[in-house]
Amino acid sequence: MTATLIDGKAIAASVRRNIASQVQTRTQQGLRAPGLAVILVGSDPASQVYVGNKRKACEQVGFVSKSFDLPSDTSQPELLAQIDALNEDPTIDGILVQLPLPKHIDSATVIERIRPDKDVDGFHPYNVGRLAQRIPVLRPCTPLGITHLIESTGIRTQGLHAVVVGASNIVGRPMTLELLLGGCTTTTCHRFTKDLRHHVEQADLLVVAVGKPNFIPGEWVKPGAIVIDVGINRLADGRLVGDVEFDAASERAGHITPVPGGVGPMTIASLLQNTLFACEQYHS
Ligand SMILES: Nc1nc(=O)c2c([nH]1)NC[C@@H]1CN(c3ccc(C(=O)N[C@@H](CCC(=O)O)C(=O)O)cc3)C=[N+]21
Repeated sequence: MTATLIDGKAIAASVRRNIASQVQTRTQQGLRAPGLAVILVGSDPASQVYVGNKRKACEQVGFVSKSFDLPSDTSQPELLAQIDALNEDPTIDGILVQLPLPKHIDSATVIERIRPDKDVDGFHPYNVGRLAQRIPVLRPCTPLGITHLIESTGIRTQGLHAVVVGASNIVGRPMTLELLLGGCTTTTCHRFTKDLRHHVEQADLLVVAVGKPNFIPGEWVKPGAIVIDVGINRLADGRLVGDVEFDAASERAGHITPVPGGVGPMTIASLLQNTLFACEQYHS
């Protein structure tokens, strides 16, 4: 069996076209374009690339994007003051603080300072709580993007056994909440899980977000499963690989996401969707 590829790049491009046309409709009606503020503290090269991609995507769909590049020695009170100013700025619908933050800054405090109606990452406890209670509003971008990728296969998720490997606040946990919302029976695996292989082998739907190259052997994949690989790992030779052994997994899976070109581009598309949502539902 050879898996069908889930083309995240193409699906994300179609989401972006749809957003661009909605923005055009707004501006033709004399309404302002959605505004996103992206804050980067420090100069981690990977973060600079991601932030650059987010800013580019914003401009492509006609959003107003405001960039704040703060030095790595920015104090926590200074960062909070910047967030307060953006919370009050009526031209800003979304505030994104790129993670990870330098060690002297407490990310939970920073996330909680963003007004929930501008939290387009969906990380504020208010937004996570809304998702947990099945009344979602702004949803974490990577799990939201993955939900759209799964929908694109046309497979109904109700009753499937979904296994999420990784339990981070930004991917694993909210992913499990999305899958519960979709009617899956869910298992969340993490660093203390015993017999990971046993759980993975049960998965009709497998989402892996651990950040270790080729962490999941292809032979663990259940025949016909949907496999979503969130990992983006750069090898010594410069190649990008996911957390799943792609070639071997493709022999068994029914559908699989590639790396690159899978989950990553959808994460950015979801950020744009959330920003448009905040603009139209909260600030218009
Ligand atoms: N507050 C916050 N929100 C985030 O959403 C957030 C964050 N912090 N910190 C870092 C992670 C990472 N992330 C990615 C987004 C897009 C790609 C992406 O587009 N990847 C492409 C290209 C990969 C490459 O060439 O490096 C792909 O997979 O095809 C990857 C990773 C968002 N994150």
